[in-house]
Amino acid sequence: MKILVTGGAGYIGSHVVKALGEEGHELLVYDNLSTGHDWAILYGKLVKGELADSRCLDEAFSAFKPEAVLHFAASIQVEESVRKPLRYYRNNVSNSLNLLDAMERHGVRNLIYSSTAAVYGIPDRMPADETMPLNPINPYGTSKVMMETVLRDIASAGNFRYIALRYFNVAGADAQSRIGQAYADATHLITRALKTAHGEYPKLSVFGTDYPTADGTCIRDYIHVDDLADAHIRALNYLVETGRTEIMNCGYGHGFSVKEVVSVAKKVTGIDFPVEETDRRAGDPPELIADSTKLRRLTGWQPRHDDLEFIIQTAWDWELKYSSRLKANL
Ligand SMILES: NC(=O)c1ccc[n+]([C@@H]2O[C@H](COP(=O)([O-])OP(=O)(O)OC[C@H]3O[C@@H](n4cnc5c(N)ncnc54)[C@H](O)[C@@H]3O)[C@@H](O)[C@H]2O)c1
Ligand SMILES: O=c1ccn([C@@H]2O[C@H](COP(=O)(O)OP(=O)(O)O[C@H]3O[C@H](CO)[C@@H](O)[C@H](O)[C@H]3O)[C@@H](O)[C@H]2O)c(=O)[nH]1
Repeated sequence: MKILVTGGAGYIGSHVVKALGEEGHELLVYDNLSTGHDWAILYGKLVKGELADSRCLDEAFSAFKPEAVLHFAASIQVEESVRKPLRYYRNNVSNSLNLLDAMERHGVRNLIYSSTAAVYGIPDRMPADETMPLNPINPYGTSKVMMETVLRDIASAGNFRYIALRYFNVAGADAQSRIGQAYADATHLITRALKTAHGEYPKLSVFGTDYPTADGTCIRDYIHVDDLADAHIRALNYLVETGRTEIMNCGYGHGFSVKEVVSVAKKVTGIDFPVEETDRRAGDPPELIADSTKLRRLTGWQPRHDDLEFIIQTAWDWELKYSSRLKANL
């Protein structure tokens, strides 16, 4: 298929581009490189473009004529969204509407949308399944609920179908260390812990030790980015074969606390890096664990890397390779 991938130069998008490329699809990445990198695109071509720029979108759609769109481009940090909500509504809602307008103008009716566990807020039951109420507790999660609502309504109006994948916490890197998380300032727990082990930060903060969990720290369901990429391939096949709109959780169904992640990171790296316990970070729910029965049942998805040590090992291998590459370029 000819597939346009917004945000394909970013962390998750680049791993999905890798998986789609390996399957032989023809790819066009549309990315403004605000947090992504051109070197991360292992297959297909890049248009360096901004979602807010309808003319640039039109040119890309006219020239490439995609049959489907995978939409990763967004602003993604929970805590930043609490401080800068407008930025999140602008990029995740307004700019996504621009993309949907372009899809409509060019008659493209298949979409895979990157949603998130943050739509659930603080679920009253765990693991969370797709039928649970959406009560986001931060603007990032709200922006994704808003887009899910828009998608529901345009699919109901006809001639458009989509699959919204609600990712839980995505982690790890390409097994060959060609791509991985590469931000100027890391905020995700695993990357931040590994960069601390590597000496890039003096210590790792554990945000909150008074949550209602066994050790008082937040619990998340960490899914390896290549398992998530496989979920996209399967979801796209499902969408094209059945034409059915669906929403599916992506996670393993069990979680680890911040303290557990820190301890595995110390084991994998062999470095006893400094850790300090601090106040809670704004916008964090205590626990998020996926019920991904639906994804497994409808698409046949089976995780291959459900092992926190393996996830952190691939992230560590990537971290070492990426930082030495950065040093070599200096
Ligand atoms: N990382 C996670 O744990 C996680 C969890 C749940 C959902 N998600 C969702 O997955 C998607 C991808 O996240 P990621 O972790 O790969 O983030 P990322 O920042 O690495 O990737 C986002 C990409 O989109 C591009 N981009 C951003 N705004 C753009 C714009 N206006 N125009 C063009 N390009 C733009 C960036 O340059 C980047 O390449 C996002 O929609 C995010 O909300 C991520
Ligand atoms: O230096 C740090 C960084 C994080 N944490 C904690 O670790 C947990 C995980 O945080 P992080 O890795 O930043 O991920 P989340 O805030 O859970 O958000 C991620 O996972 C969500 C889905 O659950 C996605 O929607 C978001 O885009 C993605 O950033 C949270 O309890 C944080 O408070 C720390 O204690 N110290």
